[in-house]
Amino acid sequence: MLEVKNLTFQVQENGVERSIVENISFDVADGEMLVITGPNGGGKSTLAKVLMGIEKASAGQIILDGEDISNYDINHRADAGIGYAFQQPPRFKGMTVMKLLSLSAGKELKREECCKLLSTVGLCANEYIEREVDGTLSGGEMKRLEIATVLAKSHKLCIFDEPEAGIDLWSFSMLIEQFEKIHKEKKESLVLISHQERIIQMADRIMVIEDGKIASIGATDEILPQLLGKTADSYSCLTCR
Ligand SMILES: Nc1ncnc2c1ncn2[C@@H]1O[C@H](COP(=O)(O)OP(=O)(O)OP(=O)(O)O)[C@@H](O)[C@H]1O
Repeated sequence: MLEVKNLTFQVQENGVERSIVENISFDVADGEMLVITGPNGGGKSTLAKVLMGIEKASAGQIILDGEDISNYDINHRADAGIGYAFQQPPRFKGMTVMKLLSLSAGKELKREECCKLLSTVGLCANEYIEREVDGTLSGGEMKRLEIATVLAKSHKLCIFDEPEAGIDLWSFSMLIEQFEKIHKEKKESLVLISHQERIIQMADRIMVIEDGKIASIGATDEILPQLLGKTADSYSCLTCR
């Protein structure tokens, strides 16, 4: 379903090129759940943004269901079947929750459909449906709404960047149920960036990104014990070791 070949993303820093993501290759099978984890600043969100076309790859290839989407922009990749939930969701002043959900679904949603979506992420529909997606929503409310926008439509591949961040325990349990449901149905592939053990252990495979590269990738029962056994020292700055 998704094939990523030699993906690199570089930035210019003081006239020198720095690789944030370096020569990364992996694939995601139909219906598979891949969890990407690893130390802060390792390059996980950047990799996700490059997959979604928010950042442009410096090199490499992205193939979705046999279609080379490497040169597609973000809209074109969304049309090709990728859904994406930001680590820090953007706000849209002047737009209501109902309008945002309809835009995300790609069709005018009925009030009951919006209510259903909102309740899957633990938001009480009556309280939120007419609200503006602006700075008056809390970080956790925004995060849950963002996840609802991805759930509003079916995709070939959904990418969720730290879906757990800022979410209360009750909503977190509902979220886990949603991921389990998607995973069980096997209709969509999932790439979840997470530091949360409960999410990581749901994965079919885990990919650890460290310093812009794949530190390890493999089945969950192989990689998770390694992660749990890692000490803070083993994550320390490479140049300080
Ligand atoms: N456009 C950019 N220009 C310069 N540096 C960047 C750019 N984008 C990302 N970085 C840097 O690249 C590194 C990787 O960032 P990224 O957000 O991808 O890490 P992450 O693994 O998602 O971290 P976290 O777990 O903290 O969310 C960081 O040091 C970040 O500051």
